[in-house]
Amino acid sequence: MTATAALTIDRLRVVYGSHRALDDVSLQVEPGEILGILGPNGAGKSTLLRAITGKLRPTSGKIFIAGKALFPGKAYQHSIGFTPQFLGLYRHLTGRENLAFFARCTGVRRQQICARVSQALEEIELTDKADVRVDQLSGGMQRRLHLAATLVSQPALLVLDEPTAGVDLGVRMSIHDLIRRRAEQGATVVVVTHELDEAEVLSHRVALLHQGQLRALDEPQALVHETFGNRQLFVVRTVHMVPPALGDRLREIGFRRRSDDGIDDSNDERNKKISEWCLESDLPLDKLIDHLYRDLAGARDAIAEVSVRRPGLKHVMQHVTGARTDSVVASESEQES
Ligand SMILES: Nc1ncnc2c1ncn2[C@@H]1O[C@H](COP(=O)(O)OP(=O)(O)OP(=O)(O)O)[C@@H](O)[C@H]1O
Repeated sequence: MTATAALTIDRLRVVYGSHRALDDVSLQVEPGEILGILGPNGAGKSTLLRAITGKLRPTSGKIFIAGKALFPGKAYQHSIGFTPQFLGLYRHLTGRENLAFFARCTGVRRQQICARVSQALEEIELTDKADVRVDQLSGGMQRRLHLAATLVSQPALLVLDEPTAGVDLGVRMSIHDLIRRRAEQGATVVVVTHELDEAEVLSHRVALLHQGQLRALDEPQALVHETFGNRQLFVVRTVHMVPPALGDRLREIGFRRRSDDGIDDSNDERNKKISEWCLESDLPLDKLIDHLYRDLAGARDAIAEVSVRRPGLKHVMQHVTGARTDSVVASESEQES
């Protein structure tokens, strides 16, 4: 345990009935750090956030905020800002009125409220819409305002539950900028997200939860490297009726087949079915292509596409949760095709 940690979670356990929602979770977050919390549904993410924000009494274990023990139920609104997943704004009030209300609730001094609200509106670039009722703002504007309701009290610890749920790329980027700026100013951010690409670009470190346990904790690129080393993910798409010589060659290299009813642009009915073959390997691409195509003669025409991609957090997550990487890679190419 470092004395300087903004947040320390020490052997936290939460049991609901006979179910362990969190099982001996320990981690620390430093001031100015953005920690992404990842995990499949039911992994224990919301339970962890509820414990950190003092809304839930853990079965055992302790939480320290800036070195001080957290007592569940005590009001921490000055030091902990929580943005829940679902919008909690008063729709019949304006953005300015909403922020002033949340500033008052979180203990901002009366004479500071006006300046804090203006500053928060400026930060989320909604100054020109400050006096528009919330129900007349777009979804993206409401999402930014929802986050500003937490930022207005300038808490040292920001706890965010899916802050970009349902927004377009532009709003997502501006919310990321907002979070990064607060972290650069010294705030500590704990953010739950289901978007693994988002976690990869936004978080300094990520914590992967699975079945209530902390399965991995590190910088995103370090986790990818620890899991995959120099291995990359190769996908070969072939016609469904794959010639035996090609099938043998793919298996010999180590590819696993995953069939589906993909569509290609050929008019030949027999070719309308596509098969996908996936491989995790540290072979360089040119070597793999050379090996794949060598002496294949006519069978090489059955190869529709060869692609390679770097593994990312989503592939690490699949390793951690026990799913096979090749099925993830294949389902990604389905989405792209
Ligand atoms: N109040 C409760 N009583 C009983 N069981 C609960 C309660 N809250 C959560 N659980 C269970 O604890 C486990 C963890 O739930 P939690 O909501 O923390 O997961 P999560 O990772 O946030 O999931 P999601 O991504 O679906 O929001 C789940 O199995 C859930 O059913």
